[in-house]
Amino acid sequence: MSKPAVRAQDLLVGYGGAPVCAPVTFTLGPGKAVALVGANGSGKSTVLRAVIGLLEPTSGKLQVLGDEVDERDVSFRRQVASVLDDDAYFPALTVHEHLYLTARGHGVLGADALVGELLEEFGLTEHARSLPVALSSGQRRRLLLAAGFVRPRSLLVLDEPEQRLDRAMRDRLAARLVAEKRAGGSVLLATHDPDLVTAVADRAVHVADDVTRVLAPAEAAALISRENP
Ligand SMILES: Nc1ncnc2c1ncn2[C@@H]1O[C@H](COP(=O)(O)OP(=O)(O)OP(=O)(O)O)[C@@H](O)[C@H]1O
Repeated sequence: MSKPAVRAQDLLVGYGGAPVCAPVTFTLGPGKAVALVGANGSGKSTVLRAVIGLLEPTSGKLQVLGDEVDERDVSFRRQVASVLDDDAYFPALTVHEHLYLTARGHGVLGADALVGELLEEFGLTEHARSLPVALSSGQRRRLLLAAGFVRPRSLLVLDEPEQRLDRAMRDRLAARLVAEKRAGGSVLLATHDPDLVTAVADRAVHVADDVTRVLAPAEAAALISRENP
């Protein structure tokens, strides 16, 4: 049987030894999606940073694809693709160059065809030769998401992927993530979008100060809607 994509047990994360939220416990299996939900500043991104190896956990257990997290390991980086930061693009590369370089850097064969498909899917074909500075903020967001999907992966980690996407693109993203799961990939996302939780997540984790709880997607979606009336 395949190993869980993520296994977090009493995982405590924070900065300078001070935790930002209560300990987190969840398991993300192959072909499944877990959504981290919670208020601004509750600690969702910090949990994601620990999962992709940008932050050492304060305490607890964390395994990704059955191993300790080591982002310096090329095999880790070829199995774990993430889209976290808003400005993680090369300002002097065009949209096409950014995607092509990312694909080739991660050893993707047939990068040209894949880049062409993603440009189409993310509505960027006519901007393929544009620099990021010439894109709208939503188009730059699409570029960053496409750069996640151009990478090889069995785990995809996304921080609020819905940000600045219009409704049609959000729906397309949800469909893409469902297809990702169907193909056996795992998805860990932090989100404030109840529709994305309902469409994609198999389970949600409510990240908070006092206690973190595992919720059904419908409960999590209702909680987000209550927090953002
Ligand atoms: N580099 C950092 N150093 C110190 N504290 C930080 C750092 N980054 C974030 N924090 C703090 O950690 C807490 C959790 O932040 P985090 O970004 O994980 O929240 P979040 O749940 O992702 O929030 P949002 O929904 O607003 O994106 C916040 O109080 C934030 O101020």
